[in-house]
Amino acid sequence: MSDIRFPAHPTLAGAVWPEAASTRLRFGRAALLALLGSAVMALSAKLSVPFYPVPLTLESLAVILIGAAFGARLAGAALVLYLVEGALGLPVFAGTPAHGLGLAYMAGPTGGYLLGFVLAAVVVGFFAERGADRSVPRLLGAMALGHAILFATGYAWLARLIGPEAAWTAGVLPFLLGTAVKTLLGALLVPSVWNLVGKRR
Ligand SMILES: O=C(O)CCCC[C@@H]1SC[C@@H]2NC(=O)N[C@@H]21
Repeated sequence: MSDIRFPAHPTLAGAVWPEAASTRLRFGRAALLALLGSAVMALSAKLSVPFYPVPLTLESLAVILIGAAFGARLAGAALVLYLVEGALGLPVFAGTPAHGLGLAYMAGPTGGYLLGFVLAAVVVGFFAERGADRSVPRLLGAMALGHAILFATGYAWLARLIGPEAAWTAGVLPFLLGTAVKTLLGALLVPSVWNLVGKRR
């Protein structure tokens, strides 16, 4: 009989810290990893160049790495937790507290990216769980797709606020080169870590 809890391709998180059999331990592990993921997001938001209305940050790199290392469900949980922390008023987003806090900040220019982070992490995690995290070209594709998703939601939301042309100029164009570099970096890093983990076992 197959066990749906242990996929054919365990994630990096699963290889480094395997799931326990007991429900309580599994829940504790998931909660700690989700907290860790949300802390990495908050840190990556603060490593930023404060352009306005859309800052340059390391958040999208963190999103694709969390997706690839955690898998879909855990990455989704970490990113939802990140948004909940922000919605509750913690200064975890790039422009907080200078440009507001909580739901008011999330309804601002970068709200679409924040939503896209959750979707992108889940999509990258989906492909990682199917083995893409072991292959540079496959992970490159998954991470490029994740980036396309978060830019689509980010652009769509920003365009409603400032118009399609201004949204393209302020929210997409300045980030294209950096996004290509982040995608390449993510796709090279995760399979390399897998190689190290594999050699230690
Ligand atoms: O307010 C936030 O914390 C979210 C900022 C979103 C910044 C977006 S993510 C994609 C693109 N790449 C960047 O470096 N900045 C924008």
